[in-house]
Amino acid sequence: MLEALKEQVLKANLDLPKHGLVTFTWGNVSGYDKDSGLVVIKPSGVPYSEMTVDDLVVVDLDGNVVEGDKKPSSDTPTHLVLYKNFEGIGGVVHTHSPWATSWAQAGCAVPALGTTHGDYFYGEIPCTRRMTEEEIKGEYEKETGHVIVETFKYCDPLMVPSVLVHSHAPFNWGKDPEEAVHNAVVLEEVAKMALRTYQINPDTKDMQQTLLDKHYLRKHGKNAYYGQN
Ligand SMILES: O=C(CO)[C@@H](O)[C@H](O)COP(=O)(O)O
Repeated sequence: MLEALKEQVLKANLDLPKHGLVTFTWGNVSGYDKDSGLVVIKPSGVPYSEMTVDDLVVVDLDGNVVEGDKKPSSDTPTHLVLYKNFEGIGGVVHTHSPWATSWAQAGCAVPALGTTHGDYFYGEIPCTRRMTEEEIKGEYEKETGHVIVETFKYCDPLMVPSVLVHSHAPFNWGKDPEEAVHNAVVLEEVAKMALRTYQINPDTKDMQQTLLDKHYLRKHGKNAYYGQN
């Protein structure tokens, strides 16, 4: 089942080490099929170099395994919370990319300092609050999803398709697995640039709102004109 989505999810997972976003078996990518309400996700703990389409696991939005011989990613509950709460997303990716993870461990949002950021994210990339002892000791991965959703209470997740989970690492999303991974690559780049910018000038101010509007809307607005389409 869902053969086309499985191929997309496999390629997206294999792109994680290719882009330097993960080491060993860290991270995971999933894809959502709205018609069936099913999710295809990476198997837990399987090296990317050995991963095949037959290793992928199909689950429903309650986390029940519908197809697959392997256990789904340990982060599956987090992915499912995002699919249930962020209308319109079709792919979720979690990485431990070093620069974004450093901001997550520091508990700091990545500010919008320049147009590279503004082309993809309409404002700062937020960091969640710390999780409570109860959340950590409870259904940790599900609660991770809940604190992400809480962080976007006043922000459109389609306009800032990334988040830093405090003391953990980033999650990103998009209309499909490929776009989710693309956003994860850009997050890692802007996280690196932001830190280096502050090393050059600790008093760097956020980019002007008019410049952010221009760059974000020329790619994502209703009158978008960037590119060939
Ligand atoms: O966040 C973590 C570990 O901190 C996970 O991303 C693992 O790094 C990958 O888990 P699986 O997807 O292989 O279960």
